[in-house]
Amino acid sequence: MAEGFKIDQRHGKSRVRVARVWRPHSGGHVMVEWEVDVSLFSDCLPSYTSDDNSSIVATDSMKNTVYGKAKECTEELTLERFALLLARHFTTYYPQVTGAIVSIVEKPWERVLIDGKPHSHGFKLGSELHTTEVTMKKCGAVNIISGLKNLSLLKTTQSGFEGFVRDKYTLLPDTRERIVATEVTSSWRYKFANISQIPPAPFCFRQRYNEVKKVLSDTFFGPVDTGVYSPSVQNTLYLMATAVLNRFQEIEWVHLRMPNLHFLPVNMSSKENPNMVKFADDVYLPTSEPHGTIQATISRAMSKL
Ligand SMILES: O=c1[nH]c(=O)c2[nH]c(=O)[nH]c2[nH]1
Repeated sequence: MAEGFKIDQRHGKSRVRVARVWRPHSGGHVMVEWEVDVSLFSDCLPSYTSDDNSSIVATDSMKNTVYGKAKECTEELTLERFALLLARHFTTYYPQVTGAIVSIVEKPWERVLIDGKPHSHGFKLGSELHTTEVTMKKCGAVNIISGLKNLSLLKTTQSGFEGFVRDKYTLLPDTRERIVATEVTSSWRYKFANISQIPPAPFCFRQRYNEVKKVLSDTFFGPVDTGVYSPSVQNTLYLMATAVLNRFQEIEWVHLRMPNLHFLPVNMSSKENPNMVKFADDVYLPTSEPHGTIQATISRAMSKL
Protein backbone atom coordinates (compact mmCIF):
# COMPACT_ATOMS: atom_id res chain seq x y z
CA MET A 1 0.00 0.00 0.00
CA ALA A 2 1.19 3.50 -0.84
CA GLU A 3 3.17 5.52 1.74
CA GLY A 4 3.54 2.59 4.12
CA PHE A 5 -0.10 2.59 5.28
CA LYS A 6 -2.62 -0.19 5.24
CA ILE A 7 -6.32 0.40 4.72
CA ASP A 8 -9.39 -1.75 5.36
CA GLN A 9 -12.36 -0.13 3.77
CA ARG A 10 -15.91 -0.53 2.60
CA HIS A 11 -18.64 1.91 1.67
CA GLY A 12 -22.37 1.78 1.33
CA LYS A 13 -25.78 3.30 1.90
CA SER A 14 -27.58 3.06 5.23
CA ARG A 15 -31.24 3.20 6.14
CA VAL A 16 -32.71 2.88 2.68
CA ARG A 17 -36.43 2.60 3.35
CA VAL A 18 -38.59 0.74 0.86
CA ALA A 19 -42.11 -0.68 0.94
CA ARG A 20 -43.29 -3.26 -1.60
CA VAL A 21 -46.90 -4.18 -2.29
CA TRP A 22 -47.91 -7.29 -4.21
CA ARG A 23 -51.47 -7.41 -5.51
CA PRO A 24 -52.20 -11.00 -6.48
CA HIS A 25 -55.31 -11.49 -8.63
CA SER A 26 -56.63 -13.99 -6.15
CA GLY A 27 -56.57 -13.12 -2.46
CA GLY A 28 -55.51 -10.08 -0.49
CA HIS A 29 -52.63 -7.68 -0.95
CA VAL A 30 -49.25 -8.53 0.55
CA MET A 31 -46.94 -5.79 1.77
CA VAL A 32 -43.55 -5.42 3.43
CA GLU A 33 -41.66 -2.41 4.73
CA TRP A 34 -37.88 -2.76 4.91
CA GLU A 35 -34.96 -0.65 6.03
CA VAL A 36 -31.94 -1.74 4.02
CA ASP A 37 -28.23 -1.17 4.66
CA VAL A 38 -25.78 -1.97 1.87
CA SER A 39 -22.01 -2.02 2.33
CA LEU A 40 -19.58 -3.02 -0.43
CA PHE A 41 -16.00 -4.23 -0.25
CA SER A 42 -14.51 -2.96 -3.48
CA ASP A 43 -11.22 -2.21 -5.11
CA CYS A 44 -11.37 1.59 -5.09
CA LEU A 45 -8.22 2.52 -3.17
CA PRO A 46 -7.29 5.42 -5.50
CA SER A 47 -10.41 7.22 -4.26
CA TYR A 48 -8.91 7.28 -0.75
CA THR A 49 -5.37 8.18 -1.73
CA SER A 50 -6.09 10.54 -4.64
CA ASP A 51 -8.84 12.35 -6.51
CA ASP A 52 -9.50 9.32 -8.71
CA ASN A 53 -13.13 8.19 -8.19
CA SER A 54 -13.28 6.13 -11.34
CA SER A 55 -13.88 2.84 -9.55
CA ILE A 56 -16.38 4.00 -6.94
CA VAL A 57 -19.88 2.56 -7.10
CA ALA A 58 -21.84 5.59 -5.87
CA THR A 59 -23.87 4.99 -2.73
CA ASP A 60 -26.68 6.77 -4.57
CA SER A 61 -26.62 3.97 -7.17
CA MET A 62 -26.76 1.40 -4.36
CA LYS A 63 -29.88 3.11 -3.03
CA ASN A 64 -31.45 3.16 -6.48
CA THR A 65 -30.63 -0.53 -6.91
CA VAL A 66 -32.74 -1.32 -3.82
CA TYR A 67 -35.77 0.28 -5.48
CA GLY A 68 -34.95 -1.20 -8.90
CA LYS A 69 -34.69 -4.73 -7.50
CA ALA A 70 -37.83 -4.27 -5.38
CA LYS A 71 -39.66 -3.40 -8.59
CA GLU A 72 -38.23 -6.45 -10.37
CA CYS A 73 -39.39 -8.78 -7.58
CA THR A 74 -42.82 -9.48 -8.97
CA GLU A 75 -43.38 -12.35 -6.53
CA GLU A 76 -43.53 -11.96 -2.74
CA LEU A 77 -40.19 -12.79 -1.09
CA THR A 78 -38.63 -12.73 2.36
CA LEU A 79 -36.11 -10.15 3.55
CA GLU A 80 -33.42 -12.88 3.60
CA ARG A 81 -34.01 -13.69 -0.06
CA PHE A 82 -34.10 -9.98 -0.97
CA ALA A 83 -30.78 -9.45 0.86
CA LEU A 84 -29.29 -12.45 -0.99
CA LEU A 85 -30.54 -11.12 -4.31
CA LEU A 86 -29.03 -7.68 -3.68
CA ALA A 87 -25.71 -9.09 -2.45
CA ARG A 88 -25.52 -11.39 -5.47
CA HIS A 89 -26.23 -8.47 -7.78
CA PHE A 90 -23.56 -6.20 -6.30
CA THR A 91 -20.89 -8.91 -6.22
CA THR A 92 -21.48 -10.11 -9.79
CA TYR A 93 -22.44 -6.89 -11.63
CA TYR A 94 -19.38 -4.83 -10.63
CA PRO A 95 -15.93 -6.33 -11.34
CA GLN A 96 -14.29 -4.27 -8.56
CA VAL A 97 -16.79 -5.38 -5.87
CA THR A 98 -15.33 -8.34 -3.98
CA GLY A 99 -17.94 -8.67 -1.26
CA ALA A 100 -21.18 -7.22 0.11
CA ILE A 101 -22.98 -6.98 3.40
CA VAL A 102 -26.72 -6.38 3.15
CA SER A 103 -28.69 -5.90 6.36
CA ILE A 104 -32.45 -5.51 6.46
CA VAL A 105 -34.92 -4.79 9.25
CA GLU A 106 -38.56 -5.53 8.52
CA LYS A 107 -41.29 -3.44 10.11
CA PRO A 108 -43.94 -5.72 11.65
CA TRP A 109 -46.98 -4.83 9.56
CA GLU A 110 -49.61 -7.50 10.23
CA ARG A 111 -52.82 -8.15 8.38
CA VAL A 112 -55.81 -6.78 10.30
CA LEU A 113 -58.53 -9.18 11.43
CA ILE A 114 -62.05 -7.81 11.52
CA ASP A 115 -64.52 -10.01 13.39
CA GLY A 116 -61.98 -12.80 12.97
CA LYS A 117 -61.76 -12.33 9.17
CA PRO A 118 -58.47 -11.26 7.51
CA HIS A 119 -58.76 -7.90 5.80
CA SER A 120 -57.75 -7.91 2.12
CA HIS A 121 -55.62 -4.78 2.28
CA GLY A 122 -55.59 -3.51 5.91
CA PHE A 123 -52.49 -3.80 8.12
CA LYS A 124 -51.55 -2.75 11.65
CA LEU A 125 -48.17 -2.50 13.30
CA GLY A 126 -47.08 -5.37 15.56
CA SER A 127 -44.13 -5.28 17.91
CA GLU A 128 -41.25 -7.64 17.03
CA LEU A 129 -38.80 -6.82 14.27
CA HIS A 130 -37.44 -9.48 11.89
CA THR A 131 -33.81 -8.77 10.92
CA THR A 132 -31.21 -10.26 8.62
CA GLU A 133 -27.59 -9.71 7.70
CA VAL A 134 -26.25 -11.39 4.58
CA THR A 135 -22.53 -11.31 3.81
CA MET A 136 -21.50 -12.54 0.39
CA LYS A 137 -18.24 -12.91 -1.49
CA LYS A 138 -17.82 -12.84 -5.24
CA CYS A 139 -17.38 -16.63 -5.32
CA GLY A 140 -20.86 -17.07 -3.82
CA ALA A 141 -19.71 -17.84 -0.26
CA VAL A 142 -22.41 -16.57 2.11
CA ASN A 143 -23.03 -15.99 5.77
CA ILE A 144 -26.74 -15.68 6.52
CA ILE A 145 -27.73 -14.38 9.93
CA SER A 146 -31.36 -13.79 10.81
CA GLY A 147 -32.73 -12.40 13.99
CA LEU A 148 -35.42 -10.66 15.96
CA LYS A 149 -35.65 -7.58 18.13
CA ASN A 150 -38.15 -6.20 20.63
CA LEU A 151 -39.66 -9.49 21.78
CA SER A 152 -41.04 -8.38 25.16
CA LEU A 153 -41.79 -11.25 27.56
CA LEU A 154 -42.86 -11.24 31.21
CA LYS A 155 -43.83 -13.84 33.84
CA THR A 156 -45.51 -12.87 37.11
CA THR A 157 -44.16 -15.92 38.95
CA GLN A 158 -42.03 -19.05 38.49
CA SER A 159 -38.84 -17.00 38.66
CA GLY A 160 -36.25 -16.57 41.38
CA PHE A 161 -32.60 -15.77 41.98
CA GLU A 162 -30.63 -17.15 44.90
CA GLY A 163 -27.24 -18.52 45.86
CA PHE A 164 -25.23 -15.81 44.10
CA VAL A 165 -22.02 -14.18 45.39
CA ARG A 166 -22.51 -12.33 48.70
CA ASP A 167 -20.03 -9.64 49.72
CA LYS A 168 -20.02 -6.26 51.47
CA TYR A 169 -21.78 -4.65 48.48
CA THR A 170 -24.58 -7.21 48.29
CA LEU A 171 -28.05 -6.03 49.29
CA LEU A 172 -30.24 -8.21 47.07
CA PRO A 173 -32.04 -10.89 49.09
CA ASP A 174 -32.39 -14.44 47.79
CA THR A 175 -35.82 -14.99 46.32
CA ARG A 176 -37.84 -17.77 44.75
CA GLU A 177 -40.67 -15.43 43.84
CA ARG A 178 -40.26 -12.46 41.52
CA ILE A 179 -41.43 -11.04 38.21
CA VAL A 180 -39.07 -11.69 35.34
CA ALA A 181 -39.34 -9.43 32.29
CA THR A 182 -37.14 -8.99 29.28
CA GLU A 183 -36.96 -7.66 25.74
CA VAL A 184 -35.22 -10.34 23.71
CA THR A 185 -32.82 -9.54 20.90
CA SER A 186 -31.68 -12.65 19.08
CA SER A 187 -29.69 -13.61 16.03
CA TRP A 188 -28.94 -17.01 14.56
CA ARG A 189 -26.71 -18.25 11.77
CA TYR A 190 -27.92 -20.56 9.04
CA LYS A 191 -25.40 -23.19 8.01
CA PHE A 192 -25.77 -22.52 4.26
CA ALA A 193 -22.22 -21.51 3.32
CA ASN A 194 -22.69 -20.96 -0.40
CA ILE A 195 -25.59 -19.66 -2.45
CA SER A 196 -25.77 -23.09 -4.10
CA GLN A 197 -26.66 -24.61 -0.69
CA ILE A 198 -29.65 -22.39 0.04
CA PRO A 199 -32.71 -24.61 -0.11
CA PRO A 200 -35.46 -23.62 -2.54
CA ALA A 201 -39.11 -23.41 -1.53
CA PRO A 202 -40.81 -24.90 0.46
CA PHE A 203 -37.99 -23.84 2.85
CA CYS A 204 -39.12 -20.42 3.97
CA PHE A 205 -37.02 -18.03 6.03
CA ARG A 206 -40.15 -16.26 7.29
CA GLN A 207 -41.68 -19.50 8.50
CA ARG A 208 -38.40 -20.39 10.25
CA TYR A 209 -38.30 -16.93 11.86
CA ASN A 210 -41.84 -17.46 13.21
CA GLU A 211 -40.94 -20.94 14.45
CA VAL A 212 -37.75 -19.75 16.18
CA LYS A 213 -39.71 -16.94 17.83
CA LYS A 214 -42.30 -19.45 19.06
CA VAL A 215 -39.66 -21.87 20.43
CA LEU A 216 -37.94 -18.97 22.24
CA SER A 217 -41.12 -17.71 23.87
CA ASP A 218 -42.63 -21.15 24.59
CA THR A 219 -39.40 -22.11 26.37
CA PHE A 220 -39.40 -18.88 28.35
CA PHE A 221 -42.97 -19.45 29.58
CA GLY A 222 -43.24 -23.24 29.96
CA PRO A 223 -46.57 -25.13 29.97
CA VAL A 224 -49.70 -22.96 30.09
CA ASP A 225 -50.98 -24.08 33.49
CA THR A 226 -47.84 -24.68 35.49
CA GLY A 227 -45.16 -22.66 33.70
CA VAL A 228 -41.54 -23.57 34.32
CA TYR A 229 -39.34 -22.33 37.17
CA SER A 230 -36.49 -20.01 36.13
CA PRO A 231 -33.57 -19.96 38.62
CA SER A 232 -31.88 -17.16 36.65
CA VAL A 233 -32.13 -15.28 33.37
CA GLN A 234 -28.88 -17.06 32.47
CA ASN A 235 -30.46 -20.52 32.76
CA THR A 236 -33.61 -19.48 30.92
CA LEU A 237 -31.52 -17.96 28.12
CA TYR A 238 -29.54 -21.21 27.81
CA LEU A 239 -32.70 -23.33 27.66
CA MET A 240 -34.22 -21.00 25.03
CA ALA A 241 -31.14 -21.11 22.79
CA THR A 242 -30.59 -24.88 23.08
CA ALA A 243 -34.29 -25.51 22.33
CA VAL A 244 -33.77 -23.67 19.02
CA LEU A 245 -30.58 -25.60 18.23
CA ASN A 246 -32.23 -28.93 19.09
CA ARG A 247 -35.21 -28.19 16.89
CA PHE A 248 -33.55 -26.68 13.80
CA GLN A 249 -30.51 -28.52 12.45
CA GLU A 250 -29.79 -25.86 9.83
CA ILE A 251 -29.08 -23.29 12.58
CA GLU A 252 -25.42 -23.28 13.70
CA TRP A 253 -25.51 -20.87 16.59
CA VAL A 254 -27.94 -18.65 18.44
CA HIS A 255 -27.09 -15.38 20.14
CA LEU A 256 -29.48 -14.04 22.77
CA ARG A 257 -29.36 -10.72 24.57
CA MET A 258 -31.85 -10.48 27.40
CA PRO A 259 -32.07 -7.42 29.60
CA ASN A 260 -33.38 -8.20 33.08
CA LEU A 261 -36.04 -5.48 33.41
CA HIS A 262 -36.47 -5.24 37.14
CA PHE A 263 -39.86 -4.96 38.84
CA LEU A 264 -39.00 -3.69 42.30
CA PRO A 265 -41.13 -4.58 45.35
CA VAL A 266 -42.96 -1.53 46.68
CA ASN A 267 -42.88 -0.96 50.44
CA MET A 268 -44.12 2.35 51.82
CA SER A 269 -44.46 3.41 55.39
CA SER A 270 -44.47 6.41 57.66
CA LYS A 271 -44.37 6.79 61.42
CA GLU A 272 -48.14 7.23 61.46
CA ASN A 273 -48.80 4.55 58.89
CA PRO A 274 -46.08 1.89 59.17
CA ASN A 275 -47.94 -0.54 56.90
CA MET A 276 -49.21 1.84 54.20
CA VAL A 277 -47.98 -0.46 51.41
CA LYS A 278 -46.43 -3.69 52.57
CA PHE A 279 -45.13 -5.77 49.67
CA ALA A 280 -46.90 -9.12 49.35
CA ASP A 281 -45.99 -10.01 45.73
CA ASP A 282 -48.60 -7.55 44.54
CA VAL A 283 -47.42 -3.95 44.01
CA TYR A 284 -44.22 -3.40 42.00
CA LEU A 285 -42.28 -0.46 40.62
CA PRO A 286 -41.48 -1.31 36.99
CA THR A 287 -38.11 0.05 35.88
CA SER A 288 -36.23 0.35 32.62
CA GLU A 289 -32.89 1.50 33.96
CA PRO A 290 -30.58 0.42 35.27
CA HIS A 291 -31.16 -3.12 34.08
CA GLY A 292 -29.19 -6.32 34.04
CA THR A 293 -28.00 -7.53 30.63
CA ILE A 294 -27.44 -11.22 30.10
CA GLN A 295 -26.12 -12.30 26.72
CA ALA A 296 -24.60 -15.43 25.26
CA THR A 297 -23.94 -17.19 21.98
CA ILE A 298 -24.68 -20.90 22.08
CA SER A 299 -23.34 -23.12 19.32
CA ARG A 300 -23.07 -26.83 18.70
CA ALA A 301 -20.02 -28.44 20.26
CA MET A 302 -17.75 -30.05 17.64
CA SER A 303 -18.41 -33.77 17.75
CA LYS A 304 -15.49 -35.85 19.09
CA LEU A 305 -14.70 -38.38 16.40
O1 LIG B 1 -31.43 -13.80 36.78
C1 LIG B 1 -30.62 -12.98 37.26
N1 LIG B 1 -29.30 -13.03 36.90
C2 LIG B 1 -28.36 -12.16 37.39
O2 LIG B 1 -27.16 -12.23 37.03
C3 LIG B 1 -28.81 -11.21 38.33
N2 LIG B 1 -28.19 -10.21 39.01
C4 LIG B 1 -29.13 -9.60 39.76
O3 LIG B 1 -28.92 -8.63 40.51
N3 LIG B 1 -30.36 -10.18 39.59
C5 LIG B 1 -30.18 -11.18 38.70
N4 LIG B 1 -31.05 -12.05 38.16
